[in-house]
Amino acid sequence: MQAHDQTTDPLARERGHLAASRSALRAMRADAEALDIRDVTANWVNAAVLERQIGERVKSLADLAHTPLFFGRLDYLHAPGADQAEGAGGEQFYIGRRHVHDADGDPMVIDWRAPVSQPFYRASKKDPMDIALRRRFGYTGGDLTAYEDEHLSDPAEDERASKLLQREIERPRVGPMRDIVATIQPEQDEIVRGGLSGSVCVQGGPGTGKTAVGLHRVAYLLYAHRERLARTGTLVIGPNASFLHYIEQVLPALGELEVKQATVDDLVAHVEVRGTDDSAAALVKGDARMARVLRAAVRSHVTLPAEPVVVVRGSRRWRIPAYELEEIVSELLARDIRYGAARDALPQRIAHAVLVRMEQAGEAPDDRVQDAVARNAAVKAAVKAIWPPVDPAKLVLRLLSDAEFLAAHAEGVLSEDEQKAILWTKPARSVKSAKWSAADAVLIDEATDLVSRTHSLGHVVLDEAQDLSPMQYRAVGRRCTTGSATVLGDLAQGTTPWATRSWAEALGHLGKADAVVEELTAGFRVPREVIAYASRLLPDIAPGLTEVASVRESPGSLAVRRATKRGAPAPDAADLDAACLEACAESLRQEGSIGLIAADARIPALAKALTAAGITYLSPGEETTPDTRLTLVPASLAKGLEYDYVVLDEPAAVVDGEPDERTGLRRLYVALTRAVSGLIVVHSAPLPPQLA
Ligand SMILES: Nc1ncnc2c1ncn2[C@@H]1O[C@H](COP(=O)(O)OP(=O)(O)OP(=O)(O)O)[C@@H](O)[C@H]1O
Repeated sequence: MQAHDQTTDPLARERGHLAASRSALRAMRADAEALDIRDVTANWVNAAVLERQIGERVKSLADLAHTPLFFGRLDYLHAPGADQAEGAGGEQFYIGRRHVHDADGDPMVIDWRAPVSQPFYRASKKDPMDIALRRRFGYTGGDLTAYEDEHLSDPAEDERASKLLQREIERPRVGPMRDIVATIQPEQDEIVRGGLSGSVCVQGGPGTGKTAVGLHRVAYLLYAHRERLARTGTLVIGPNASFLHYIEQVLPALGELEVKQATVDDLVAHVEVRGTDDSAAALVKGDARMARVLRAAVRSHVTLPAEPVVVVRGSRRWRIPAYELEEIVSELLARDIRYGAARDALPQRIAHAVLVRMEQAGEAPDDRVQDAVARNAAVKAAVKAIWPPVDPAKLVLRLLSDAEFLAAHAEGVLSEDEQKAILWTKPARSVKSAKWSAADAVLIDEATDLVSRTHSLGHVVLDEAQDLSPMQYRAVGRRCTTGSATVLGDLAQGTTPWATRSWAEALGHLGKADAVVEELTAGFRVPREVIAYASRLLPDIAPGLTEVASVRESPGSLAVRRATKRGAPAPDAADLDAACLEACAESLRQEGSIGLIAADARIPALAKALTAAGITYLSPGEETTPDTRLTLVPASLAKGLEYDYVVLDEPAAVVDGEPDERTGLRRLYVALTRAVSGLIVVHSAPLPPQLA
């Protein structure tokens, strides 16, 4: 390798800074590892907590060989104010994934989330934000090999597209999703750095970076509000386990190890789900009106008292007449607190009424007497009769099994047909033996919350939100009542019968009607030709939505092939399989991951064909390796995922796999928009007219 002169060659100087930063990071790690906690901790609990914290700090200080320590540099015209710099004096800053300082505590790398880093993402020629120079670094493997400068405050320099940015976007995808911290775009950054107090909803077409933005937003919020969120917690919600697996590396790569991830089904797993609903039943069960039915059913357990309560203490009897008990109960009902909280409050209310009588009789009872009265057997018995405990699962079981009970609470809320649709044909005998569906579990969750308040987190990110039912939105909403939410979705990709029609409505169900709706329209995944082809479906699946403007040219990225033997009038199934295999083999000659996407019903046949041809393949969520780069993807699991090359099998079958045409076309739209570099569509049946 040619020796670089550290003083005159800028690249050599930057490499010098990289080497120095790395050794500073090593020193920080060594310091953390060497911390002796024996003297500072008073007991073993403190020691265990501290040890865990130190362990995490050591982990977060790991120098990952393939993630560059810094990716940018900002030279300010003037030293930024103290509020901006957060202790980082000076005018030149290296921007990276984490903060690194030298032995004197002077910063060598600034965290990308610090205020002083913000111009790296937002500054432009139009608004240079006091930046003289923005430098982006290019890496090959772990080596710093290139840089690119923008003199933002120099009027003579033209604005031009960044080649490094282009290169980053076009890098082949292998393995799980990675962070985009070096190339967050200004409109994305505005969402990432939005305040913690407000909720935001992002509508964006395929590949506009919604998932990436949501994950970086969590990382940002954890940085800016570390203490508060450490206490209250953060959660990322995704559509299924394979999707969560695909995104699970991003936050750890950004140094955030504590964020929980779950599907909506995980959140409401009060019972074992073993059953399914037909779509008529699922539609009603997911409708927000079910919340009213459940509320009425829960509250119906309260019986207004007909008998007085008589408390005997020593030689005296204290009598609270029925009408006074009724006043107490009515007041509790009107206060609209949780059923369980009111039940807990009732004994004290009755005891209070007894105490008032004692005082009127000249006694001077204190709090202990009130507590004792509240625990008195007569009071307990009255509470049990008036306000009995409610088991949420048993309540839902009864609603779905007992037509009369359902009718009593759904009267005027659900039509007779709707009630019939959700009643079980074979009533279940117990919570354990019932064949609960996913929608039932959500109902139980709603009932659980009516009985006692659900714990609220500090921030929730909800991805692929467009597929949630109103009742599911409510379930997510009660997990952030005192926190905020980031809702990500695309109305055109909604494939459930209850898919979101408008964000305003969905945000209402979530309890975040005041959330700001933002739109992302620049596409970072799908090449221009491919997105244009897929967008032909938009007028039918989501009229009025803006077509994604791809930043990726990739000419020749789309091929549409009819599977047919030369000379044969019409192709058969074997031809289709053969054409798919050929397209897969062709894609495998390229670098990167390959997804063979097909209607769910076609998966077994294709699996067999792949095996017969000796091509190994993975299921969604399994990590690609250099040896096995092909994933066989059922269309129903394709959402949110991406592959460098996609082979799409028989579009007509994808459409036919859904109960109605619009949902079918939406499923097809999802499948058509998974490719980063190339898409080959293979068909034997005629294509949907929009694509023909
Ligand atoms: N600013 C960026 N710089 C580099 N890559 C980006 C940027 N924004 C997004 N990407 C990349 O584009 C791809 C698509 O991003 P992402 O999956 O977040 O999109 P999405 O809007 O959630 O898509 P979908 O609607 O299909 O789920 C990912 O590979 C992501 O890393």
